[in-house]
Amino acid sequence: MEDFPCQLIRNFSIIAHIDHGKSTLADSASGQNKQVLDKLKVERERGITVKAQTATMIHEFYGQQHLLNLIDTPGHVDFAWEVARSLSACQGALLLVDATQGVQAQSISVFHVARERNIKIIPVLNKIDLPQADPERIANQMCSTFGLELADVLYVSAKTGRGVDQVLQAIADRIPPPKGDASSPLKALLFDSSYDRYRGVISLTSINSGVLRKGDKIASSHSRKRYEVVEVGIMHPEEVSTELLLPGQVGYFVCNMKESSEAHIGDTFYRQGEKVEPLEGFKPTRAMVYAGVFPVDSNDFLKLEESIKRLALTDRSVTIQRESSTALGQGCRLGFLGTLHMDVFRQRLEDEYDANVIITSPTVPYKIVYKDRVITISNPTDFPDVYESTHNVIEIQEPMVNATIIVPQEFLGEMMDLCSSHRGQNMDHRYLELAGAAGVDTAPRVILTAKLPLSEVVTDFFDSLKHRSSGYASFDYEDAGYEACNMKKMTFQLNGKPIDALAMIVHHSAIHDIGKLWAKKLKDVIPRHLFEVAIQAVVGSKVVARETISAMRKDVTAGLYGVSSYLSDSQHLTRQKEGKKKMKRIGSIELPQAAFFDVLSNKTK
Ligand SMILES: Nc1nc2c(ncn2[C@@H]2O[C@H](COP(=O)(O)OP(=O)(O)OP(=O)(O)O)[C@@H](O)[C@H]2O)c(=O)[nH]1
Repeated sequence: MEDFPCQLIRNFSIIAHIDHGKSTLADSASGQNKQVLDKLKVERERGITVKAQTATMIHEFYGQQHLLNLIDTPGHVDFAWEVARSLSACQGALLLVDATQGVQAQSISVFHVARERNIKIIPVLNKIDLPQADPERIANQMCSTFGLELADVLYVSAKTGRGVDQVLQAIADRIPPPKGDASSPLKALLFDSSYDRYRGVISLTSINSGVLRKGDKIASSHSRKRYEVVEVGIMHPEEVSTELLLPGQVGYFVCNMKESSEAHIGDTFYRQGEKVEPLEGFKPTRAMVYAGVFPVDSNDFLKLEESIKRLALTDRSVTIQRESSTALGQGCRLGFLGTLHMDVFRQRLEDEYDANVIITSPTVPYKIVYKDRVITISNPTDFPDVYESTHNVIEIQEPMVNATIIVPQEFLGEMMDLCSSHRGQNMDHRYLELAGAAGVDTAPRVILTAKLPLSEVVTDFFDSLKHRSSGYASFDYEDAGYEACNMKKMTFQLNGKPIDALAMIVHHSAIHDIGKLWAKKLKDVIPRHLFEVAIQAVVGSKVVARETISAMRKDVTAGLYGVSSYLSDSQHLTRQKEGKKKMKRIGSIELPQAAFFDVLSNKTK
């Protein structure tokens, strides 16, 4: 590593809209032909990158070996925080745009994240091998959207490798080397971490100044805890240990850190006895979507909790709290960055930990403004039942987002309609390119902006957006603070007994529709009993929807119970026990746990 002083190092990221080819370009630049950078199974299956991965490559320019550190970034809106975090270790970024699709909603949002960090941006057009690619037009579009120079645009096919050498050359020529002084005290920024069963926490670091060596005694600025470095190295792209890491270099270190919580993202490590001014850290992640996660079989709670904790070690943006529900037993309340993040986490739990889970409907955090205080709640159970005139509640506020939708002109009406039906405000639109510039065959595209309640975005918004634009719309959003709202808590009762796990917060205009929909869903999954079962959707003290399951006739059960006489006593007992484990009792009504799974995973639609 001593052969690579700062001026021979380039730290860069690739930023792009989802599917524009980041991982493919990363693989082809690092000389790999399979997707090594996308390591998680769910990422391979869904073709998305969830967790930023780091890889170091060695390339020769001007007769000298250079160290290129690529920090891969995820492309989805939910993971904007990961993008910002990855960029903090970079001096430049390749802004990749698909030459068949053009600038999309996330191209714009990731561009802004990079601009804010003031790093060098290299515009790259990808997929020029495809017959439908229109590089010239898209290059113009990119330059006018981002205020870049046409002469700076590079044209590549990450798939065939065409143009990739020019990209590497541009990285060497245009991105400034990191600054850093080897003789100054050590400042190592921790920007990511992972967990290894045998070695404990593995910290990804970028060395700001000083030298990090194996055997060094270091300390955390955040916790003041002391550690000894047992291993340092680079990601090549798997871990390769080295003797040391120099300023500007990006790599990993292992110290005697046992708990992942000790690896505080954004922390600065220094040499013991050489305390330094810590580097600017990161804004902590804010969970925006919460849901309860319960085991399908309530006996599996401890195992589930353990799996969730382990998984959260590789995904630090998830928040975890224990939660218990009379209907679903023990579980955890998890906070996610968005709904895709939630789905990915759930799928990883199932794939990697073989967990069978029930996830409650997602809730956004609401602010309850009392006369003398404001509290934020993330569980519908904590939402006041009635708040007008009681409880001293002044108002309820909900999180808002500024949404950007890019869509061919012909779908503009559909998209405006979609936004209005999701309580959109301040709608505005403009054309992405000048009239005529798009050519005869290509419909001009429009950028539609609107302010939407986050709670509307976390439900079926994205699916409807794709559906109603025949898949052409791209969508992104950013935080837009809180606004007063008229939300109500809706609960569902079976013969008067509430099912806590199904409580939800609903906009007053949607109360009847949602009440009806869910009462119907419940009717479909609740087995008949010997007595009538009333399903009621309740808001405050008002029943807003009702379904009834009529009683089962006595003689129908006679045959059923008759079966038991063929079983031995012990067989009978085990069967009963097995059955009981999976049943939940709401008052005198027995409900299979699986019914919750069906209702909450929309299996009943
Ligand atoms: N024809 C062609 N296909 C490409 C090229 N680059 C990428 N692709 C394909 O485009 C799809 C998306 O590429 P990825 O590299 O997975 O995209 P990504 O940007 O990493 O996606 P996320 O990480 O999920 O945001 C894959 O099917 C690639 O094979 C290219 O230059 N030409």
